Amino acid sequence: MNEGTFSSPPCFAHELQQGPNGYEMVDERTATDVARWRKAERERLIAARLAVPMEERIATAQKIIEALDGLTAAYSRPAVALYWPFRGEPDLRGWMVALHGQGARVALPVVVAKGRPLVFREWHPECRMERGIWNIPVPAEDRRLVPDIVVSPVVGADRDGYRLGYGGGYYDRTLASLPVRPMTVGVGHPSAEIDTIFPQPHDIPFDRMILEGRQWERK
Ligand SMILES: Nc1nc2c(c(=O)[nH]1)N(C=O)[C@@H](CNc1ccc(C(=O)N[C@@H](CCC(=O)O)C(=O)O)cc1)CN2
Ligand SMILES: Nc1ncnc2c1ncn2[C@@H]1O[C@H](COP(=O)(O)OP(=O)(O)OP(=O)(O)O)[C@@H](O)[C@H]1O
Repeated sequence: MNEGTFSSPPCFAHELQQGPNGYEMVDERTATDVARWRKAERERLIAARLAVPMEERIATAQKIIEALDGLTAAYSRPAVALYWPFRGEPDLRGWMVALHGQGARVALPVVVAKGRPLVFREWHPECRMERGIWNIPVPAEDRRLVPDIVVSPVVGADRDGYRLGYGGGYYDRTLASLPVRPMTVGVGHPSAEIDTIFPQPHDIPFDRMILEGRQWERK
């Protein structure tokens, strides 16, 4: 046998990753560059959001609520996953109460383990809460539901519907694991709009983004 030659072509299977569109090539260096860029971009975007005065944040949340009202009106008693706001995310808790009052089921995301999909625990206005990951309050009782609509806070959002979050990959993993894809809505301050998140095979685009008055559907 010739030294330095191989009996078969080199195998690139290690560079393949299964994503929502099947197997795709992943270049390790590009993946590392994107991860680094995202880390810096998250820090920049979160700092920009925290610098927004409280009155402006309240006005933003109000506009988001108006848009969400329009979307949920098409559903009869939907199961809606929302979130308990922190780090300058739009506060939609007043709307959660109103939605519950209209007969919708409301749920909050819970991290059960790192690297696992989120679960959604049913929430109601008087429900007992406990502290979850990052001390974010979650319903104490583990009554799970499968959402028809997922409303998720964005750190960044691009015009193709891709969402940048806190870097845990939780929403992508969760959407990939659900048997039926819910309607997905990203919400945030207008400062969250970016040109691209440099989508990777695991990134799942959202159906709609609502950044205050600025709204778009996935292209
Ligand atoms: N209000 C609210 N609740 C939410 C979310 C959210 O975005 N907003 N989540 C949406 O997902 C989940 C929590 N998300 C998390 C995302 C990342 C990490 C985390 O540990 N991040 C690492 C950095 C990861 C990395 O860069 O590799 C860290 O900070 O050390 C924790 C929780 C569930 N609850
Ligand atoms: N379906 C998946 N299966 C396995 N790993 C995944 C999946 N989705 C995301 N990840 C991993 O999670 C990590 C973080 O992903 P990403 O940068 O997209 O997070 P994010 O969307 O900003 O976070 P979050 O959804 O928690 O707010 C990446 O290393 C990615 O490989």
